[in-house]
Amino acid sequence: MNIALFGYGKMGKMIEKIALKRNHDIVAKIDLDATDINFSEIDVAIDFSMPNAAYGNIKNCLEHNVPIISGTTGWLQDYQKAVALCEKNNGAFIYASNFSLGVNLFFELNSYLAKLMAPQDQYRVAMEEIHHTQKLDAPSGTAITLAEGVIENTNYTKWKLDSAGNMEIPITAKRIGDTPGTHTVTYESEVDSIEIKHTAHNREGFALGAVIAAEWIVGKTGVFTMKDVLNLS
Ligand SMILES: NC(=O)C1=CN([C@@H]2O[C@H](COP(=O)(O)OP(=O)(O)OC[C@H]3O[C@@H](n4cnc5c(N)ncnc54)[C@H](OP(=O)(O)O)[C@@H]3O)[C@@H](O)[C@H]2O)C=CC1
Ligand SMILES: O=C(O)C1=N[C@H](C(=O)O)C[C@H](O)C1
Repeated sequence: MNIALFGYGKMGKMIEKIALKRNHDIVAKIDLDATDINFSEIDVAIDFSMPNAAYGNIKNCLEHNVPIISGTTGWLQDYQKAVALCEKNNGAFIYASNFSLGVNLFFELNSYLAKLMAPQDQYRVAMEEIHHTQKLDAPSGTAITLAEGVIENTNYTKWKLDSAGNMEIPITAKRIGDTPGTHTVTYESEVDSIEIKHTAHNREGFALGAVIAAEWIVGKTGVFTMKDVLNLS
């Protein structure tokens, strides 16, 4: 498969390594607003760029009929526009806040736990995410997806960074060293705590998931999620 990488930073480089091992070719590495991209040679594009660049990259690919996988976080105010554009162009598009198998299993566990906790109003939920100091957005996309999983299954209504009001989920974002990504969901009562935690040891899981999603989407049309790719529930 001929893959184009939009964003050739920490993730772009890790994806290149894994894609080459899986016998794919990297035909473009795009780090800025490039104008001379040869879309006709690209089978699928993978975007791990920056919050202010992701939507433009996705739009460019969809308008050139190139399937696009995006893992960039912090651009979700434009997500519905990307969905509409994909449908209009009969294209193919996946966004995931986290492409690792482990975190996608963790999302399922989080939803299941939220369902169990919904009637237990002696517990209050809180979330913490820890990432490296170069991360631009907070809270992480993964923490937002976890909060959405709780909101869908309980009476919580929204999430907030740091402090939160009644029926709001507080998310604490910490930036420490080179941390690849650690997410904790805690339910706390007067007498005990219940905690679930996912710790990424490196970026390989994110990158492998993105390449698997790219392999999966070629030949399909529509807007998909990692649940579709991994065949989860
Ligand atoms: N969904 C997931 O599983 C994961 C998501 N992420 C997300 O992926 C994104 C990238 O992460 P990471 O690789 O660590 O970040 P980096 O900062 O290491 O890399 C981002 C790259 O994007 C480049 N860039 C800037 N503008 C554009 C543009 N217009 N088009 C294409 N590329 C551009 C930057 O180039 P330059 O340096 O020259 O500005 C840089 O090389 C972040 O949003 C992060 O949150 C990260 C890990 C997993
Ligand atoms: O910026 C990162 O590094 C990561 N970003 C994603 C997020 O915002 O959730 C996924 C992962 O945690 C690493």
